[in-house]
Amino acid sequence: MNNALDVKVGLKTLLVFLRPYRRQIIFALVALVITAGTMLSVGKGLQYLIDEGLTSGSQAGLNKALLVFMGLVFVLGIGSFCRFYLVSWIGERVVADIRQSVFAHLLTLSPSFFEDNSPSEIQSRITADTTLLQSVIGSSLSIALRNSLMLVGGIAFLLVMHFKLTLILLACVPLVVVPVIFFGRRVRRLSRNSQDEIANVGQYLSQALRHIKVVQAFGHEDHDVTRFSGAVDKAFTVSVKRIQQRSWLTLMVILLSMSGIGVMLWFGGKSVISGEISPGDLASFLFYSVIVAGAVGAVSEVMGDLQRAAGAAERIMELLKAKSDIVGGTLAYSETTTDDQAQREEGKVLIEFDQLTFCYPTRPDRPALHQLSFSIKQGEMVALVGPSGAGKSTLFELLLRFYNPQHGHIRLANQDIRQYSLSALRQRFALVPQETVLFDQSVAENLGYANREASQKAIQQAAEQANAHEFIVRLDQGYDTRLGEDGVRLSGGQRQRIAIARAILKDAPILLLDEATSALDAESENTVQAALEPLMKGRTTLVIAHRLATVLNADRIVVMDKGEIVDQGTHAELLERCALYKRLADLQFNQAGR
Ligand SMILES: Nc1ncnc2c1ncn2[C@@H]1O[C@H](COP(=O)(O)OP(=O)(O)OP(=O)(O)O)[C@@H](O)[C@H]1O
Repeated sequence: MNNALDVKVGLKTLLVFLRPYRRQIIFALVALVITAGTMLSVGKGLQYLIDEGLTSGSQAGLNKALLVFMGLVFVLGIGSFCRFYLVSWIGERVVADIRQSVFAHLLTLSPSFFEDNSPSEIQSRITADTTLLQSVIGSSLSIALRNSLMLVGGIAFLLVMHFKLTLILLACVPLVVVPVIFFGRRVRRLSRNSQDEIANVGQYLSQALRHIKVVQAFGHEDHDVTRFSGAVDKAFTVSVKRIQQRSWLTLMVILLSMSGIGVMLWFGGKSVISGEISPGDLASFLFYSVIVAGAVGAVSEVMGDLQRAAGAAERIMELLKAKSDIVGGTLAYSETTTDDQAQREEGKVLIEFDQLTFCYPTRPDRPALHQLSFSIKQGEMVALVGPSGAGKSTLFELLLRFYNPQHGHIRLANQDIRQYSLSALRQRFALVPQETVLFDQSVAENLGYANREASQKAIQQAAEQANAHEFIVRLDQGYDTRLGEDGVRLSGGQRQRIAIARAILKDAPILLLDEATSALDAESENTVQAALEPLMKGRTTLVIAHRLATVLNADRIVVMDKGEIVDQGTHAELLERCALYKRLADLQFNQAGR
């Protein structure tokens, strides 16, 4: 994509977000024009002060000149206050709006989007790119506008005051500005590199600290220290290069600008001596020269920022424009409740998988499910059994519409699930996942995740049913105990019981249980099993059975392998006729008996 297009797209994005704050922008612009104008008038004030006050030797003139000067300074102060406040406010507000809408949009995207785009990359777009935008809207843009005004105004004043001297000055400007821009660009590029290096160091650090137990268990400390030192040294080397360029830049700026002023003083001084201009004229001429030079420097300095911000805005736009490949239908939950009531009768088909074929987007040539068909009746408890990778969890993901199948249909209460709105569909399921995800919030908030409206009492009841209440009240602050990041303070079995309590609170008609027993000992297994029983009562349940003990209670067992159904029936039937099932059962029961 070329640069011009970047800028256009970026600006378009910004305009959308700036539009609601038109009023503030107009006020900010007025303040900006007033401050730039006042700043320019200060030069004239200076001239007045010198010529009317100092040179003329009149005390009254001096008083008046000082009064005018102070008046200008006062207006400049108030104007700058308003401009700074408004412009920074707009920057912060717009960026807050962008962050909110990007986050809200991201949450609507399907999981496959996050497989193609890494969450850490997206996170950096939301934080780093928006911070850049904030600094541009909240400062660089206003610097650019203010200095452009001062540049034009300053040159106009200079031309009126002394045409010839101004032409000499303008001829000198490139001599100062070109080297400054050249070094400035290098400094900026190097400071970007140095930021990248620091980000790498930060990433390394957080990874090592987050997985401290693994680092220590494998005795990796020395190796990590060496690698970390390497990363830190690399960041240092890049920084030194930046510092060198920066030092050159400072030298250049001082040498060139001061020499320029010297030359001007010489030419101007000659004109004062010959009586062509007054000392006040010379002072204000110098003042405007400095303003013009400063404005050129400032504008060229922020041009790079503006371009980078356009790139940042474009990357944010990309996120906002990303479309989810999962689009919900229009059927709402209430519209289907009549169907649902009809379905309530036990024995009617509730869920139907019809010739389902599905490949994950990242593996388009390897079907995770292949022409799979079976159905589940209202109130039935169906167990899915099969070796790892058979496609059991994939079925859950398709049911919840995290992905669309390439072929075939899934019907729920006689309707293709694509007909339902996503929220109506997902409301029907309560999922107890293999890995319980806990947020860094209190236990009560973690439980209430399933149902934001749930009262404290309902939360406690659910915890009691899930056999979780007992361990929760033993925590430091009971239900108010904060679970650390990833819920590190809870054991595997405890986490699972939290997940079950969540499912109870969700109170959905269909249960999806992805059993996780590998982390549990026999006792916790029993507690978890006991917690599940009240949950399953009266609901249609689809359970991925890693341990076949659950299967014994199932109405039907579906045996899967390599994305296909191998057989289905009861435990006894399958033991007799299904070799794969028999092998799995033998493995587990023999192991259990050992
Ligand atoms: N997000 C994904 N992207 C690509 N391939 C995936 C993804 N998730 C699962 N797979 C692949 O799809 C196949 C089916 O996986 P699935 O998780 O459904 O198996 P499973 O029967 O639930 O296994 P397990 O019992 O180990 O949980 C596997 O080959 C797996 O590697």
